[in-house]
Amino acid sequence: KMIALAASLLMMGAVATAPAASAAAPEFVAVKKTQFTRNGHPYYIAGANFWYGAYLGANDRPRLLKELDTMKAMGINNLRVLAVSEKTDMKSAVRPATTSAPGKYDERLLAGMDYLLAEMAKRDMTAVIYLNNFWQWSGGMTQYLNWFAGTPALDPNVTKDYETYMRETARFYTNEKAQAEYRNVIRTFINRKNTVTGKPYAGDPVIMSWQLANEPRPGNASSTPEEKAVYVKWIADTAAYIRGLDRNHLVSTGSEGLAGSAHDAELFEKAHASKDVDYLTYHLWPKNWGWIDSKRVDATWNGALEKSSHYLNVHIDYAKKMGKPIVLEEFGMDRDGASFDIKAPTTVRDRFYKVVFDVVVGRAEQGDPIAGFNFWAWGGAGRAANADYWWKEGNDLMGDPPQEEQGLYSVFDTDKSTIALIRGYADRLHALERK
Ligand SMILES: O=C1NC[C@H](CO)[C@@H](O)[C@@H]1O
Repeated sequence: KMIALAASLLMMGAVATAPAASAAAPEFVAVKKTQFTRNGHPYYIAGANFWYGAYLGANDRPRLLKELDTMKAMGINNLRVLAVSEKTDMKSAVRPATTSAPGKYDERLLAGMDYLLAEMAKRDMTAVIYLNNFWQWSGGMTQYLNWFAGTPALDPNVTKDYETYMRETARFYTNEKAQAEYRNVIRTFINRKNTVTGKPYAGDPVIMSWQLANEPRPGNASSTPEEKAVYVKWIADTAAYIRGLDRNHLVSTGSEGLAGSAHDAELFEKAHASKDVDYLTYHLWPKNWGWIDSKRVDATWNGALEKSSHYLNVHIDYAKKMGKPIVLEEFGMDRDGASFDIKAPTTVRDRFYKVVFDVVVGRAEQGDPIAGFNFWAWGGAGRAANADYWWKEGNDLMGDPPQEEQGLYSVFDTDKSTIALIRGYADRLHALERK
């Protein structure tokens, strides 16, 4: 009888629906049309790349707290961090690694992520966590193939052959044993309970998005239609797998945009069409892509500016067409004269950052689907230890991973002009959240 009565009350609409989430507990970042929302407001990303955040959470907590406070003071509200690294023989990879062998995870480094997330939550920051790496500096997909296909982990810093590296690394997507271990890592993270806060990761709003990998590519620039189809399927299957484990958090790919999609716009759109991919990502690297020569800025700046402006805008137009938000989650420029020296000026970097921010923040203010940025990358108090600027185990970690000179793209805590630039534009994005 009670059931019948309840049903009739429900039918009559007399029963109140569940109360809205309380304002006190932060809500999960969600997507509403082409915007992020959080706590009932639009949400914008004024973010940093901080790949080594969990490493500091395990090995240098005093420095971590200082870095988080400095970034918070700059208006940074989001950090893009590496989840795991894989043990490898490759010289240019970070050590120690989280995964020493398939299924063997270093609990201390996993607890480093717990601490990082706990401290980020205290500062009302959110995390984008990437679960693998197309590149070699954390072991990544090439190391999975070394484990399961027996092929050598190819370090492009040694082979100097990126085309072969990219074509071979894309075999990861179809190697069943590698995919099984990758899903073990995904499940280990998503089902983990934070040992600092006691919160299950899957129920913690400090996490904004699970990201399939850092810069996953379909292969190299001459990827075949078959390789492109494999890539699209891997994204859709993995995103669906994550969604099946965790319906609270967003899912993203970590794509660079066209540069990471064999310059094939149709591929970029297909790769992000899955209903389980909640927003688009893109990255902008004028120096890496040969658009600017840092030793001949006068001769190459205009060409780089033209290409960068187009790249910045065309991806926002793709997002508009696809009806999903997009985040520029990586961009960077080296120090003047291609110097790695922390004392070198950052005139060109600051000029480039301003170009990026004027497009990203300007179009966000116009209501376009660009949801913000993460600059690459926060170096903070980290300092290069060696005269040749290469990283060795035990040296400070900083924005530049071990495959690059320590000081290449890092923004240090002494880079006052760049920090001021970031803070000014972060404030403009946060002003949009109050609407
Ligand atoms: O994800 C990345 N994108 C570009 C960075 C700087 O070259 C690089 O360090 C990293 O692999």
